[in-house]
Amino acid sequence: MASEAKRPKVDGDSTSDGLSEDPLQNFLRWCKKVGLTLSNKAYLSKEGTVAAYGMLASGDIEEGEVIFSIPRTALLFQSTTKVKAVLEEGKASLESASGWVSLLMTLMWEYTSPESYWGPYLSLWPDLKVLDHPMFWSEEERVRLLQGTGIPEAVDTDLDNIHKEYSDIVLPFIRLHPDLWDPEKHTLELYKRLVAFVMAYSFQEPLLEEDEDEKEPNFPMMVPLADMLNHVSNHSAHLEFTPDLLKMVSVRRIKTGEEVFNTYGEMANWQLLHMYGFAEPYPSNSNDTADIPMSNVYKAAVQATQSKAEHRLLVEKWNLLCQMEMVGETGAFIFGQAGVLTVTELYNTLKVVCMPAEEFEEWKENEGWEEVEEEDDDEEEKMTRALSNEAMPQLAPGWKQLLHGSARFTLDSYRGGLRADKDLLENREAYAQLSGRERHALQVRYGQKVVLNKLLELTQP
Ligand SMILES: C[S@@+](CC[C@H](N)C(=O)[O-])C[C@H]1O[C@@H](n2cnc3c(N)ncnc32)[C@H](O)[C@@H]1O
Repeated sequence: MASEAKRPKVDGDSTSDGLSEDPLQNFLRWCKKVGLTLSNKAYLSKEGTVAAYGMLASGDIEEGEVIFSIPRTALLFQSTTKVKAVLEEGKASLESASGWVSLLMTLMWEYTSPESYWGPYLSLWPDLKVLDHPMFWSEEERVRLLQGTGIPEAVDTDLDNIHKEYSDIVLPFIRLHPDLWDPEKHTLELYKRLVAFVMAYSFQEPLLEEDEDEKEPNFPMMVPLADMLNHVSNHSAHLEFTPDLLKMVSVRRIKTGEEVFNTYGEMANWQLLHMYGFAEPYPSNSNDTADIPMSNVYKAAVQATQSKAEHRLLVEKWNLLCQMEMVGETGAFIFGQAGVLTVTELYNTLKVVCMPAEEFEEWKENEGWEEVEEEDDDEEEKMTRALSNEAMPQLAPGWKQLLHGSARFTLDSYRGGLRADKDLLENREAYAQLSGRERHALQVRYGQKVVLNKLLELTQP
């Protein structure tokens, strides 16, 4: 697993030996000092967990119990670091599309500074060199193992943004402050590693409903202890934010000896692999999805046209859907285990693409896009029901044909590279011979194939 190497070996029990050179004990002492409180029914361990450090229950934990709490003063981000004044002063020049630069400058300084207040916390971090997100795989491996999953494209975008952010924002800022940062030490490579680390270890405070309109940027931050918990979709705890502190609260009963699992969000396996470097083994991820690129729906629609006039009409319809931002060049329709998740987009796309020419003319004249925007809850519910797996076989033949063709195009794009079939997944010997990367890729691809094959079956002409 990504976080295995370089961490010193420690016994499972956090109260075992108390040696001052033991990073876990140092960290736990630091936690006490900064006001972090941990229930005596839970402890950190590397044994009995799914990946490196994790938290285990040493007593039965009831639903709704606070397992630990962290005062806001112990969070690490741009407003709590020693270099906060410099970051505050240069705030405008550190703005970026990702909104992550200030936190990354904070981490570059704290991570390489022997005097960091967060030292005992930082010493528990994994060696950044062993992070194994797909962004560190070779391009050839990404294409061979992950083609069709959406990950290679997401990684290409990340790498472009990281390079640009580093050269346009970070490096000029470093050069302005040679007393704090050094381009020889705070390199692009370190920056990239820290981006991957922030992806996998940071937290973002959920916006309150009343703040949603204010467009206040919502920055990631580092939350000691909370970031030691592993994730599964069937999680047993979650992080709650209050004005003074953050609390890890159990969401169901956790029995003695069980690992306490946090949730990183409702994450499909491809998102887990992209952001965290792992995937849940099939079929345990109830949040798993498969994406059908919108361009594949267009391709399937083109394939179904039977004359030049039909093709021209389709182009006009698609352009209009693009203008309405119902579809986009890089967008995707998302399918979960019970049906489509991007209901409004898919419903309206199928409706418009399959409309006869006269109806389309009328729809345009009635400014169909306004109609779409004004859709009420009832309508939304109707669409959701119409596109659920149960209703799929009853769809109009044109809609079914379009969905069928789109799923087929998507499955075709998976060809080549790693086999993603049940035999490989269930054959212990063959599975054991795969590398960690191949296993993760297999879990992602197989889960997606199941969803797409189901869609093919349900839309069988
Ligand atoms: C927030 S950290 C959790 C602490 C981590 N186990 C450690 O020791 O540093 C997130 C990382 O833990 C690992 N992880 C979390 N949940 C996992 C799971 N269910 N299976 C495998 N690895 C997992 C992944 O490497 C992920 O990037």
